Amino acid sequence: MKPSRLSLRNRLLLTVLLPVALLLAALVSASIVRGERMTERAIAERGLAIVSFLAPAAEYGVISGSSDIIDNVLGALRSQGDVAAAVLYDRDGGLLAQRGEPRILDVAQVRRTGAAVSLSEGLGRKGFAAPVRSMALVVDELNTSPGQEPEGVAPVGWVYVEIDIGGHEAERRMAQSLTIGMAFLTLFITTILALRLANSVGEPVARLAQAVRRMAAGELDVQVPDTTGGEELRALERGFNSMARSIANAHKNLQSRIDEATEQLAHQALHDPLTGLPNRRAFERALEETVAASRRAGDRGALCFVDLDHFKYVNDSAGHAAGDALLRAVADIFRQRLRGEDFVCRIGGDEFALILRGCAREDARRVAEGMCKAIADLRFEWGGREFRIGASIGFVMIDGRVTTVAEVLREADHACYSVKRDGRGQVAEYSVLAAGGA
Ligand SMILES: Nc1nc2c(ncn2[C@@H]2O[C@H](COP(=O)(O)OP(=O)(O)OP(=O)(O)O)[C@@H](O)[C@H]2O)c(=O)[nH]1
Repeated sequence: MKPSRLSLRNRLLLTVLLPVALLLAALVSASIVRGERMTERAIAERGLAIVSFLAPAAEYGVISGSSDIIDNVLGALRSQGDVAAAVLYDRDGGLLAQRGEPRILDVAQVRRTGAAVSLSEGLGRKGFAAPVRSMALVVDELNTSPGQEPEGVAPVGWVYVEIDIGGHEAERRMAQSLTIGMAFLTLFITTILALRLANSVGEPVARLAQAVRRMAAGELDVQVPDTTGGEELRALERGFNSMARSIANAHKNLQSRIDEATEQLAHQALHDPLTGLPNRRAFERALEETVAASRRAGDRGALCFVDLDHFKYVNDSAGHAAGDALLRAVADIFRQRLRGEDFVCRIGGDEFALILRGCAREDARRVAEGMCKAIADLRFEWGGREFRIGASIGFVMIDGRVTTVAEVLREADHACYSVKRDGRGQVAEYSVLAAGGA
């Protein structure tokens, strides 16, 4: 089905109001047409009844020519308020008596009538005529039954009556106005009820649709008021609110787990899982920053390479787990002895690097020697045995003399190598001369 562009509220209004409006229009039209017909028929029946009553009543007066009788007959019409005019003719069409002023009288037409008939209509009136016959002649000569027109017997006169149809028309118009008024009242009440229905259903549904759109756009804490009149819609609103709360909570939990996992990953990416110290990647970044700072602002610092001595022996004789524990113990020594601004990391195997920031050559040597002694003094116990190791430390000053990270690394490595070569367990600074001689 094609989706409608109209809102649910407007569709509900249309569904209720359109059929009602069409039905009322049809009812009003039918009622008006029927009212007109009934009025016409009522006027015709009344006019014909009056002339049918008048003709036999006037028979004797017409035949006798008695003006008293004729006046009496016409006088009987006084009580008929809608009879505007009445005229009595003799057999030759001569005027016998008249009451009121006829407006649409056509005498020739009246004289042609052989039975009670309705004639022309106009100027707010309708004319009726009936022949006056001698009942004695009719019964004797034609033997007609009552009510049957004795066509072969010549009338002895005619009666003509004009009915004022204004009153009947006014009544009809009044009835029409009433019908139209009732129709409008019905439409008005239906519109109010339809509006209430459309609002009570359409507005909550529109609010729900809007809330769903906001949720789809990422606004998860959206809620709708659950105070709608209808029980079913209220259940729907409560269901939506509880579903939205569940989704928001699930999203919050998921987000905090993602944040936790991201933090862990970020930590793992820059830390050594065994000792918890920063790893080689973190070291490279830190060294780049230190070298750049010395280049830029002349900051002084030192890089120390530490390679443990005879570590392999511990591994080989007490096992890898012992080696791991020893590496952790060495890491603790570094942590305890270094200042907050310094940096220590495990760059791999039994090798560590220290970046000492803002320190002079003598300070660097002192710190390195202190580390060397602390590691040499370490009594590592494992499996009831005690192990002693040492550390060979080579250092290089970062003081603007060397300008690249690669150069600093190479020189520190060279210094450490020279210590290993010269018997281990000592501290040596990189020397250009010694390196040249190596
Ligand atoms: N337990 C343990 N051993 C490691 C780890 N990484 C490297 N190793 C071992 O550390 C040792 C390092 O080798 P070397 O530096 O030659 O050993 P060393 O006995 O210290 O030798 P020197 O430096 O010449 O004194 C090797 O046996 C590696 O297998 C680790 O994460 N855990």
